[in-house]
Amino acid sequence: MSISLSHISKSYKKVKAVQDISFNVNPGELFGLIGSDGAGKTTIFRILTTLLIPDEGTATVAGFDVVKDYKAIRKSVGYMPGRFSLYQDLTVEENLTFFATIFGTTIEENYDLIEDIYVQIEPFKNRRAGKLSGGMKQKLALCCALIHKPKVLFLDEPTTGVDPVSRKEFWEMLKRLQKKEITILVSTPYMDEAALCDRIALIQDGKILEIDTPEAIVNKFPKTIYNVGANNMYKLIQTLQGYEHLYSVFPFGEFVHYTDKRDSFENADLKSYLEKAGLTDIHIEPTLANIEDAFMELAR
Ligand SMILES: Nc1ncnc2c1ncn2[C@@H]1O[C@H](COP(=O)(O)OP(=O)(O)OP(=O)(O)O)[C@@H](O)[C@H]1O
Repeated sequence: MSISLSHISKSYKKVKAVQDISFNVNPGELFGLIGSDGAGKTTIFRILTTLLIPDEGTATVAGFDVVKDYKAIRKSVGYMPGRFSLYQDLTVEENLTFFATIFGTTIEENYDLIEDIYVQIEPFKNRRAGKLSGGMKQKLALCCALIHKPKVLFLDEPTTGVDPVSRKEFWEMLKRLQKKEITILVSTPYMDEAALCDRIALIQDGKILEIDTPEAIVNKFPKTIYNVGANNMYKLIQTLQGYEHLYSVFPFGEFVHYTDKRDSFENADLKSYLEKAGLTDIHIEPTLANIEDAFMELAR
C-alpha cells in the first residue's frame, strides 16, 4: 500500500476537521479526495505529509509511519500545497534550483521526470514566480514537487483558480506521471475532475461519504434523473420545489436535474404542473447521473 489511513481524526479546538477517516491508496494509483471548502482535505494532506500530528488513528506513506518516520516520509514524498508553495520573488529557475538543493539533488539529475512540464515554462525561466499566470505557477509548483523524484505525490487543489485549458493540460500531465510509477493523491472541489481519477473518496464535514471508482459511484445512484428545462430557470426551480412528488432538484448547466419520489414517473403530469404555473418551452428527458448527482445524494 502506498498510502494507508486508519481511523484518523483531527480537531482544531472545537472544530472537528476530520473524523475517523480510513482509506488506502494502491501503488501507482491516481486517487482523488473530492469535497468542497472546509471538507477536511488540507488537514488530511498535512497529516500525510507529516506537517500535522493526528489526534487519533495511524497512517503510513510509502511504508513509513507519519509520526515515527516523519524524516523518511519527507524524503519520499512531493507536496504541492494549495497556496504559497513558490517563492514569489525568486525566478522560475531559482525556485526549481532551490527545491532541488534542499532535497540534495540537481535539476539535471531528475530532468527526465519534469521535462514534459518544464519545457512549457522554460521560456520564462528568468521571470519571477509572482509574475506568472495561474497555469504557469501551477506547472512550476508541480516541477518543484517532483524534482527529487518522489514515490508519492500529494497535490492539494492543484487546479483551483486555473483556467479550463490549463486544467485539462494539468490532468493530462498527471496521467503521464502515473505511468512513471508515482502514486498520486489529489484533491479537488471540481466534480468533473473526479471522473479522471482511478478511485475517489467523497468527503464532507470531515467524514468520508463513499470510496470507489467514479463509475461505480455513479452506477450506485438509486434514481432516474431527468433533465428539465423551461423558459425561466429561477421560476422553474421554485415551481419544482413546490411539487408534491419532488425528491430532489439541482441546477445543472442549462437544465435542472430532477428526481421524483414515485417509481412510476409520468412526464405528462410534471409537464402539465409546470404549464399551470405559467412556464413555457418545457423540456423533460431522462439523463445519466454524474458524480455531482451522486455527491448530492450521499450528502442529503
Ligand atoms: N488552523 C486551523 N484552526 C482552526 N480551524 C481550522 C484550521 N485549519 C482548518 N480549520 C477548519 O477545519 C475544517 C477543515 O479544514 P481543511 O482546510 O482541512 O478543509 P479543506 O477541505 O482543505 O478546505 P479548504 O479548501 O477550504 O482548505 C474547516 O472547518 C476549517 O475551517
